Amino acid sequence: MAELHFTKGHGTGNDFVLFADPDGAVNLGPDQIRALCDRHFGIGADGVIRAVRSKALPDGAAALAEDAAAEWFMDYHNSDGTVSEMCGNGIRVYARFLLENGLAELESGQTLPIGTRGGVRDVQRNATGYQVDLGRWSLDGGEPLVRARGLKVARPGLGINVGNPHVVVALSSDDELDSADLAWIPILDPEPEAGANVEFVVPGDPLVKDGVGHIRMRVHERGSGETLSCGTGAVAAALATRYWAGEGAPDQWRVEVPGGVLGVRMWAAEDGEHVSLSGPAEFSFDGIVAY
Ligand SMILES: N[C@@H](CCC[C@H](N)C(=O)O)C(=O)O
Repeated sequence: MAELHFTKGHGTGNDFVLFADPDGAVNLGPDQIRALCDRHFGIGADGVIRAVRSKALPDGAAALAEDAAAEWFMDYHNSDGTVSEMCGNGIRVYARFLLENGLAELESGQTLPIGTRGGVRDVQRNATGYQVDLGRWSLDGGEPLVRARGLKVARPGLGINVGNPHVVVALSSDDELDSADLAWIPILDPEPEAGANVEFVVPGDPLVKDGVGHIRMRVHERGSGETLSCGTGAVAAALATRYWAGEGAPDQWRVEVPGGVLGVRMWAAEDGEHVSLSGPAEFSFDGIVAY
């Protein structure tokens, strides 16, 4: 058995096992990922992030073609062993991991480009911790009907892609949000081929305060189940709520999740509207585990 030196980190309670494998020598299979993420028999996490050089893996070639400065690739795995294109909390924690391990540098005001399966994403430091530009987004995935255990009626969702797929569902009250049992996979009709992360959202009262939109959100993540937070989910929830609110809705949002608060901002870039996510990136402990 070999040893894996890891760091346990989280962004608003969305937790990850991170390890450095610069040359792509440690290829963990789904069973090993599940074992690391197991909260009873393993370290326990919502996902595993391998820090690997883009040039060391096939998926990294597209990242380097997009931006030659994307030296590092975020090889993200959900706790069930599947891979995802993107992780909004994960990439912020990953950036800090690279910086604090001396694998990358980030001067104040500069950006760190990171390769992902969803494209290259730029990370910056800001007042709340780390911010990532998730690039362009799209209304993608239609409006499937969503049923969740604990909710009396099925509701229409809104499909949004922010690098990975989401379906956002509006609920009417905090009580309704709290009564949803998200340990069970919500049923989508029709079911998206690649699955989806499903966010349930309640508007703040008032929805907009001092020009900032306020929402509360819970999530069932594809491949990880209910988590305390999902960064791309918070972004999708803010985008969906702005879409539903119509003209005049703000471009800045505060998203309250069970594990804390995330910030979302939409802004006009040369190639279309971009959306960014900001919030804390924390480390809990380091360790060594056999695999
Ligand atoms: N927690 C993440 C999203 C992780 C991937 C997701 N479960 C998927 O399969 O797309 C986030 O913070 O965005």
